Amino acid sequence: MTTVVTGRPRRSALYVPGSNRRALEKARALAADVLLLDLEDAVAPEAKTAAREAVCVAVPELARSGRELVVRLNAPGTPWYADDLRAVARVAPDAVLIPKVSGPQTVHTVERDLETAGAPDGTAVWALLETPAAMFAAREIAASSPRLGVLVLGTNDLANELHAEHVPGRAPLLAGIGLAVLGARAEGRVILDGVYNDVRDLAGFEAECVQGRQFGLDGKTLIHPAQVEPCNRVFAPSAEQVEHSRAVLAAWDRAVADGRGVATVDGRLVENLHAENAKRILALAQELSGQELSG
Ligand SMILES: CC(C)(COP(=O)(O)OP(=O)(O)OC[C@H]1O[C@@H](n2cnc3c(N)ncnc32)[C@H](O)[C@@H]1OP(=O)(O)O)[C@@H](O)C(=O)NCCC(=O)NCCSC(=O)C[C@H](O)C(=O)O
Ligand SMILES: [Mg+2]
Repeated sequence: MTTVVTGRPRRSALYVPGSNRRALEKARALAADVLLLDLEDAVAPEAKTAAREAVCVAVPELARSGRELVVRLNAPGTPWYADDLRAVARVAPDAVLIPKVSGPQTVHTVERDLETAGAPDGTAVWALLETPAAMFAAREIAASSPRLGVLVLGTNDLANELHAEHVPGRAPLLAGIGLAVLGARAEGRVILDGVYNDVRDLAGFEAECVQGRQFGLDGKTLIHPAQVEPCNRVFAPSAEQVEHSRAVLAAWDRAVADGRGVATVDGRLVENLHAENAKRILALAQELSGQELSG
């Protein structure tokens, strides 16, 4: 399988610390496609219980906004995991994001625990890939379960485990990112990029969004409200892309009607794969324009 069903847009996925009341309130008005309500690394150990309670109150309130709501739990094996899972299963966000997933077994554990806790079947499991082992196991993780929704890159932990430095262009991380994208796409999964840590450097952030899009990632995870607008812009199809995609589809339809297997647009070859890609871009553009009209 090589194509990905577009589904809901996931251009931007903002981490919102569960322990930060102001950020939870502010998130209501932010235009991120996905809110990742965080119980893990953004929350200090002594604040875990209060953060869990605050997130369980916030989920039903934020659900009214129509955004995709995901709660990042503490990982299986930590002292907080069981309580996080039981509490979050009751409020039924769209998905739970599991940190430090390095193989399919962790997905199976969480899946079983969600069922035991009575979570609705619709609660998906998202996997955070942030270890060297996870990059090598990306395809197995992507194929681990029908409940597995989205793969998310954790480039901070990955850099840390690699003893790598954060540098413009991310050369030390590109092998891992490439493996993860290959694994995700081989199984037709959506995959989101890691975070950009300097919240004041919006030019550097935008350059990294463009790099992620060029790699084929569907969107990016974010840590600050200022990153939402540039991220949504970069990961949305541009007007030129939409126009070109329409031309590709029109040329392809004419070729099919004439019994030909190839066409050209502006002198460039168009085959079935280009038509499929054009359909994906137009479906995403359509989804976003519908969202903007109804929002
Ligand atoms: C990075 C921050 C600590 C900066 O916070 P702050 O100094 O408060 O920023 P500002 O004063 O500029 O904030 C302006 C207003 O925006 C609100 N705000 C800030 N961040 C968020 C947010 N994430 N969601 C919602 N609202 C937010 C502030 O409250 C201000 O509001 P107002 O008072 O009305 O002006 C902070 O941004 C932050 O904590 N970000 C999240 C950090 C985080 O989630 N880290 C963990 C995940 S990243 C990761 O590591 C992924 C993976 O695991 C890996 O390994 O790579
Ligand atoms: Mg991490």
